[in-house]
Amino acid sequence: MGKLIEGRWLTDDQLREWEEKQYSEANGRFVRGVAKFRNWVTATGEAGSSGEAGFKAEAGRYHLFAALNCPWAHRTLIYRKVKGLENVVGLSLVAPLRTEQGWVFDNTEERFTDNLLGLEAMHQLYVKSNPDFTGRVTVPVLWDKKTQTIVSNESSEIIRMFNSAFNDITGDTRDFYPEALAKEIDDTNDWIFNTVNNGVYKSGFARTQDAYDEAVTALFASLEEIEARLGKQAFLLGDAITEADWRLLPTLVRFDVGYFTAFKCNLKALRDYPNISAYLKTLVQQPGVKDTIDLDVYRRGYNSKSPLRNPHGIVPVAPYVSFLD
Ligand SMILES: N[C@@H](CCC(=O)N[C@@H](CS)C(=O)NCC(=O)O)C(=O)O
Repeated sequence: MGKLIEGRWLTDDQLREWEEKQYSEANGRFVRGVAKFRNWVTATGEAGSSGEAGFKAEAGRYHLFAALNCPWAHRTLIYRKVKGLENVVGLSLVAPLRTEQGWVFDNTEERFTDNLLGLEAMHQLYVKSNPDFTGRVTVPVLWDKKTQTIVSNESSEIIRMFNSAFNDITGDTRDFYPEALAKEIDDTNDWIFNTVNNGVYKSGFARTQDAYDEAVTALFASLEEIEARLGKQAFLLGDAITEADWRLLPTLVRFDVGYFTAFKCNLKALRDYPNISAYLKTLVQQPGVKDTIDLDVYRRGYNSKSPLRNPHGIVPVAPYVSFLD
């Protein structure tokens, strides 16, 4: 994967010692880092709940950098569709496999080219924004063309911006984070993030049996809870789609083709849960959402060659999933 250290790209080999120390300090648990660019685009250009002011919502000013396989980036791709932002916020997609240079535009397909800045790798964008940047080079990134800086590299905040900041421009006032449900959405997001969205990674990246057991047990306990909840109501928080549903979708669509095999999340397949399966189908059928899903990319991506998890790079067959029918 590699990482930027004071603006210089270091490959995995150069980082190995640093990474082993992190794992050993956490007793073999996978610990996710925290995003570093935390500004907010707002309707008026005032500062949001963190970061600097000056990022006013304007058509054509912002550009999203994303990867099709990344579940966090997937949230932002969904919001760009369901909030009618396709003609307002531009998009560049990196190739869906990380290389020694991290995320790159490899031009293997027309869609994996950066037509905005002609970048070869995402780390170039981070250095453009901050020449001394130290940290992980992650997607998604929301880029400001006007100031040539990264507004945010935190998906949970980018989707909140997309939910409301551009409403005057698009005329789309659908609200997936209504004030009255904010607390409930935040609480739901918390346990779903910890045990499901990130739970699959905690299972797949665990380096001790205990760390894996702990993560996989919590993951399936949450899926059972979600299954029961969806037996009583259409969506996680009642009869309308909220942010909590959009945040769960990326993990669900990757489950049977990726996490089940590659991350050993295999107590049950997602298709063994009838309520979750029906719910997923409803979400996927919302206008535009299907276009953000690429099962083949997930299957090849999660099961790609990895010295630790899949040394021979054998990709399992595609299981049948019904939510795209
Ligand atoms: N906090 C970030 C996390 C994003 C993230 O971890 N993205 C992964 C891809 S799924 C990434 O780019 N990883 C690169 C790396 O860790 O070096 C968000 O939710 O936006």
